[in-house]
Amino acid sequence: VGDQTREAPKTAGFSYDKWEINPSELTFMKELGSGQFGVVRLGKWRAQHQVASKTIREGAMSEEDFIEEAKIMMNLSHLNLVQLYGVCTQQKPIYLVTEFMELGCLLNYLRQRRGTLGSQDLLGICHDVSQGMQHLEQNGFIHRDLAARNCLVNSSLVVKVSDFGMTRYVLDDQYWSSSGAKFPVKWSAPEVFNFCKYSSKSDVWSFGVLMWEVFTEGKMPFEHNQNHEVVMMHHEDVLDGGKN
Ligand SMILES: CN(C)c1ccc2c(c1)CCN(c1cccc(-c3cc(Nc4ccc(C(=O)N5CCOCC5)cn4)c(=O)n(C)c3)c1CO)C2=O
Repeated sequence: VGDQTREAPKTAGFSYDKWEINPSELTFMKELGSGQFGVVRLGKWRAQHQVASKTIREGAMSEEDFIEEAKIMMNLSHLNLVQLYGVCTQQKPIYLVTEFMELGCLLNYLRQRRGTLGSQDLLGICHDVSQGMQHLEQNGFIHRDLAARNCLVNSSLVVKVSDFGMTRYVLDDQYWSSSGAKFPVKWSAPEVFNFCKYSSKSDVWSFGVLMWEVFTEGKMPFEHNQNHEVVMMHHEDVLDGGKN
């Protein structure tokens, strides 16, 4: 089992209200980057456990809805899911505290190591993601934005699925409306970009695109096409019943 002093405890015993973390027990260190909700930092909980802390920028997230969901997300525990340890909601901005993944996002990992990964390594990456996604499906949980950019890699080279279900709390409509510039059309099943019909089946479509990203070691899918052209291509496939 991992070195106990470094492995933060799962969620039990992490805080008073089981999903609330006492911010005075957190210290922040280097910035890891920023995403849809704001800055993410490496942190320490009770001075020894490495964690990642995601600060939620004012107006970026529907916070009440998320806090309700956090209680459910904390119970999703699997080797291939980035663990949500808890939230700090007693002050503004609120922040989320999760497991820390030393090597960052899978997309950059693939690009940084292009040419050094064998097909067994690439298959192992896809297997890790499939195990995490199977756990989500078994718990009736839909990711809604599975892609290599939304998976993370730790120092043991284990790949974990991250930010599952978080699209539901994004307030930036460029991100979630299917005509929005940030909508992940190239990873979306036709029923998603046509009717926003999300399901574990649409997550399977995204997993297929993620496998393509892995085996091309981080290329952009449909790299010479814009989003609206990809929509038309899939539309043509549907019209001619996928014959060619
Ligand atoms: C709505 N959806 C789908 C969302 C919402 C928010 C986010 C995302 C999707 C995904 C992106 N994202 C985000 C943004 C910023 C950080 C993290 C992010 C980055 C981590 N780790 C690292 C580690 C190292 C490095 C690094 O600097 N390097 C450079 C040298 O070579 C090694 C790697 C970067 N990140 C990490 O552990 N977590 C939990 C989150 C994350 C992941 O969380 C978000 O915050």
